[in-house]
Amino acid sequence: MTELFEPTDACDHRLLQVAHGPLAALNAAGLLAAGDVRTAETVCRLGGEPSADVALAVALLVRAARSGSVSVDLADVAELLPEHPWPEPADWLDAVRASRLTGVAIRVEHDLVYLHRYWAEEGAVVTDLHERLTRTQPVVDETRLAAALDRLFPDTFAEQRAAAEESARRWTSVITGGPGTGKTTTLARLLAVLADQSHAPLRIALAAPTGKAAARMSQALTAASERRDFPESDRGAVAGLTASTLHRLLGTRPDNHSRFRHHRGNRLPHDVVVVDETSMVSLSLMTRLVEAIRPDARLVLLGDADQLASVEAGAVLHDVVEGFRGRTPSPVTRLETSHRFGVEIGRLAAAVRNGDADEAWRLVSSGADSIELIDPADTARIRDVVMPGPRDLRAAALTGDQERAIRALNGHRLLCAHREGPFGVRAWNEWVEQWLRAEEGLDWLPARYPGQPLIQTTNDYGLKLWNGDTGVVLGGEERQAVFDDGGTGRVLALSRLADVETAHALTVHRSQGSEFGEVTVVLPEPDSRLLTRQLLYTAVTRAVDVVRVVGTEASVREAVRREARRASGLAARLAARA
Ligand SMILES: Nc1ncnc2c1ncn2[C@@H]1O[C@H](COP(=O)(O)OP(=O)(O)OP(=O)(O)O)[C@@H](O)[C@H]1O
Repeated sequence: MTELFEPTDACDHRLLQVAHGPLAALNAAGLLAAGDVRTAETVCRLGGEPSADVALAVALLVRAARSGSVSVDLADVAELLPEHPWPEPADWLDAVRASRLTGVAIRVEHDLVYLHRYWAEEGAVVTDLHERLTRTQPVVDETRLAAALDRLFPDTFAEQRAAAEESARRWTSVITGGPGTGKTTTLARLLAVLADQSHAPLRIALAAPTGKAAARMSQALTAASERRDFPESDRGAVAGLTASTLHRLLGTRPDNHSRFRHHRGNRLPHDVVVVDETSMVSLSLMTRLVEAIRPDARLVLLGDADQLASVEAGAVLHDVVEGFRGRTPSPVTRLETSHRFGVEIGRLAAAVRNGDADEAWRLVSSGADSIELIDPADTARIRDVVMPGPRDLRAAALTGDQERAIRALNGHRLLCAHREGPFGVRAWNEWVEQWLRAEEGLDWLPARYPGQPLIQTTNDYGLKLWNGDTGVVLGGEERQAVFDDGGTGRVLALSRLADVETAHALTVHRSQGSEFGEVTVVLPEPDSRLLTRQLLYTAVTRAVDVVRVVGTEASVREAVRREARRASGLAARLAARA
């Protein structure tokens, strides 16, 4: 696997322009970016640290944070570039331990090396969660609890009932499960159980890491409480609840991006705080959240621990699930049964999740109705499967049929690992537009054209349009687009849309939290750093009816084999406190 960058030319900003010193060789090899080297050199100079090996460790820490890890295991570093003459790991760790920087700028814990900030954040999460788990747990009215569970969880909801019961008994609980396993269903009914236990109206906060995930959480919760088998008498517990982003809940501050209005000295007023899509929450944000919750308020974390982790450093949900694995009783419950997609996609998702490459390959290549393997060289087949969606979008947009446009938008999506390159989003967007032009005999398409799918790339609080929201450009003189709002769509003038991109293809990262009738996932070459088990799992589980994999046997097997491991000591530190 390549973990190295490839300079575009001699002026690439990642290359040191004045290359000297022992770290220069690793910059030239594409392992350390210029910024990693300069930061390490500055830290060592300011801290009076002369050791080149310590400087190397600091540079690797800066690099690790860029790629999502909160710490570095010096014993694993040689894998990054086997031909490099690395220091002997035990001696290297001793040198770091003895460094003047250790205890100030860097830290060592469980044989992992950290930048001080991440070490402190990880420690704070461990301490806060440990305290929440070991203090006297909430008093439960057993008779009422049994009656509420019986009322809200009929026979076919046994798995979800067990999860809700565990949650009801604790200040902190984690409910993890793949798509459609009933996390929202459990939450809606759990909130009714908690309301039933409380003498006063509960103050409930619902939050998610992104605006789009928050909007989806609100819609899904309303839908779950409107199911016919949700007891009429319990609906009041959920009625009117809406979710916000975690940043909004904690209270953003104009003077500081990483601190919030609510913190240890000014806790949130809520009795219950629920976080959805927790896999996307970074370590820093989780630290700020856990410290801001009253010790006697409930915290419920929902999410799929097997999905891709946050864009920023940390893989908190995964680590919390791992860290509490051996604990009994455990605050973590896993929902296993999917109520959404077909048996085959469910089996494929499980094989990928479990790292069973033989079974995953067997299923991908089995010719099952809901799973198709496409040879990357078979452009004709790719075009056949990809183009019905864009054609449908264009026809709907040109006739002004907004509902059909939204349906088409969610009907199929092309997913890629990369943004750039032959397997990337940009290239595939261009392919689709080229095919559209060819079909319609057009020489060119304007920057905005009817049927063009759009994705919002920032949170626009004025328009109430969230990063990840999707829409379609409509035909007609008005120059408008309709955005998916979970209902019949919201129409907005194109002139108001500042931060949108074409979305025939999306990165798998961006597709998190969304689902489509059909998904075509383009796998990169086996040596791509982005080709991981979590990537394939996330892509496969976006599909409800059909998943198509454009790739080779080598890519499929490599994806399943390679776990996106983020170095972090959170799981070990939690387990050590258990
Ligand atoms: N026990 C059950 N029996 C039958 N249907 C169920 C059950 N639990 C959930 N469902 C249905 O399965 C679908 C998925 O449930 P839900 O939305 O709660 O899952 P989820 O885990 O929150 O999904 P995701 O996170 O992927 O949105 C919903 O249509 C829901 O009504």
